[in-house]
Amino acid sequence: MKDVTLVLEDGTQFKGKSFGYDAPVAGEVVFNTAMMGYPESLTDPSYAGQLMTLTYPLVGNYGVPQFSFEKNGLPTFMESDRIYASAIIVSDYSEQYSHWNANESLADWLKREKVPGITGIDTRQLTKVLREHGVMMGKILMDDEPDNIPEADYEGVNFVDRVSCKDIIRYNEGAGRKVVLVDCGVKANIIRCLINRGVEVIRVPWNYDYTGMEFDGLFLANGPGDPDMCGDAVDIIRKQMSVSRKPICGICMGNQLLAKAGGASIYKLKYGHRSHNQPVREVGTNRCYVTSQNHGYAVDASTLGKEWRELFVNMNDGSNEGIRHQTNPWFSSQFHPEACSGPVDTEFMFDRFVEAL
Ligand SMILES: NC(=O)CC[C@H](N)C(=O)O
Repeated sequence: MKDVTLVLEDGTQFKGKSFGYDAPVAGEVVFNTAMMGYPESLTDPSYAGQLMTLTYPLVGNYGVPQFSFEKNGLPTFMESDRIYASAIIVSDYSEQYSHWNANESLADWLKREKVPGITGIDTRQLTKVLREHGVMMGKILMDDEPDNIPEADYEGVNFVDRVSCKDIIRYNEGAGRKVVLVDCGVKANIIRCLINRGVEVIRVPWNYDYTGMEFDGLFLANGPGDPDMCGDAVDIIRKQMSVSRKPICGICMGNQLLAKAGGASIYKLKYGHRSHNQPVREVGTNRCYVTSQNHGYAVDASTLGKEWRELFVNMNDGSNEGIRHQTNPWFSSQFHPEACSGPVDTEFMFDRFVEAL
């Protein structure tokens, strides 16, 4: 294991060891406080451009499942076709692994996909630094290659364009009601949740103009980076809302794009929400849900258009967790009702959408 140094934008340094692919890398350093789910998180396209820190100390002990694909092209156990996070930062990588579904070690997978992974980092201390300062850019440097300094940007980069599909992909063809799914970097479980409810899914690129297509409902997926980079998608949603009352549902980036189409603005959270236990209350009720989340930006609820209302709020910091239109069946969540990984308490969001079709 080679010696590495993690250097944050403010100069803070952490010494560690490389257990994945041996290469320097730069990106936005974020932290996730979930206790498991590294295969799903690493393959979640919303982590593109980010160095993912896990606060739970023991990582790797249940290995990695097989990277196989279903007949419809969706991965059986992962959330996309490859690792999208730029690196993983852990405290105590476990070389030993054991799980009924394990196929290889996390280290072997990272090496095969050429993704750095570092261990021996006090990830809880690192998280305290990020909570105090806010998320920062950072670099993982190989100590034996002092002149090999990687460069990367995060803000101002259109990551959605990099990860979205380039052509239309259809699932469950002929199933009946048709849902257009705007792929900003969609997690496979969103597609699985729709397919399981018996609808046909037409997955389109993030900037595709679907308004002339024949369909019954619109679904806006999750995706990486700054939603303000996705002006084309917002214009098309606005166009769709001006011609039809068809149901619209969004998740995470989808919540942000729907809010923008409704006139709201977005801001960057100090250190984001990335975990399996974000408490969310449904507005107008005392009902709370435990939710899975992965986002760095949020909707400024005070800027919502007059026809829009908050649907969910975060019980930790009061930030927006979803919106709804007052009269049309248009609603979205900032959290991930498809979970994967995380609690499945809010899967009813898919039921509400499919019932509205
Ligand atoms: N998972 C997502 O869709 C994330 C949305 C957006 N990239 C954010 O960080 O807020």
